[in-house]
Amino acid sequence: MSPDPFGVRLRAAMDTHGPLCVGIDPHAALLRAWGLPVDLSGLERFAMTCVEAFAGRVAVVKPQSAFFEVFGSRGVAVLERVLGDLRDAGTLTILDAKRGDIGSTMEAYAQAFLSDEGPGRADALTVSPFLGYGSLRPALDVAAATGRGVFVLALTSNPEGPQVQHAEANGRSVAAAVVDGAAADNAQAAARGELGHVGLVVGATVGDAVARLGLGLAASAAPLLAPGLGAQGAGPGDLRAVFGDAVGNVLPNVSRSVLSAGPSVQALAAAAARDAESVRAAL
Ligand SMILES: O=c1ccn([C@@H]2O[C@H](COP(=O)(O)O)[C@@H](O)[C@H]2O)c(=O)[nH]1
Repeated sequence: MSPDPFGVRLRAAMDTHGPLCVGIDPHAALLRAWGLPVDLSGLERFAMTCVEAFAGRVAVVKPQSAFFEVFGSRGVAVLERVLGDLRDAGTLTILDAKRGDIGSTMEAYAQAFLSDEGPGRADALTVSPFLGYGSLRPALDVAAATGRGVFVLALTSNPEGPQVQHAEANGRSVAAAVVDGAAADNAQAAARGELGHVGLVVGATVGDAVARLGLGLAASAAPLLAPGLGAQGAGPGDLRAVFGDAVGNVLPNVSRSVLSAGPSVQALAAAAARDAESVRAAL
């Protein structure tokens, strides 16, 4: 039996747990703050504590690949265990690895992270469109076929993003062209009134850029992963102004601000529950 499409599974998880994605970002500073060594054993303890705290309690968990890769192949093995344990618990995952390459190489990334056999498979993968939206086609197609999703960088939360993402070609900003691509791929889901399998990353820190660039976020039916809350300065109160009529499709992400509540499992779970409630109230 084929799985429900990613957008349907994501909407159900957001309705059940509140629209919040919690990151697993094992920064060296957080390992130290938790009293853990900055080595493979510390990484493993940190990551498994997060799994215990968040599995079954939040809509989505987003491991940040970089903090596992920094420990080499054994760090990547910990990441694969995190993804497997969350999958077994029925908690959706977004692997934040921001892959992007020419189409023939993208095919291998799609098999690694979005196929049913992929060792690093997650429910969704972050991807970079700056080799051209069309270069992502293998990932978009494998995701659609396996009931998984992708989140394409559109307006990132960092201050350097506008230099590239606001730039115009043929009277359209780069970000608007990315949104147009997602809207075309999500057209069938949009017609059914569902979220599509092609999400977008739009930072909660981008101010009035969504309105100023005329991005048709609501019409794109794209789930909108919104990093930038907490450590990067945005708050739940910013979401309505940033996202306007697309606010119902927003999945805010918090990483450091929740993780700093550790190492107690109960304190981590309580911090995530508090943030889920604040964003639910704000949206
Ligand atoms: O535009 C983007 C895209 C991705 N991220 C990632 O989200 C988290 C944010 O962590 P905080 O600790 O809540 O700041 C992190 O993994 C980033 O790599 C982003 O911040 N902005």
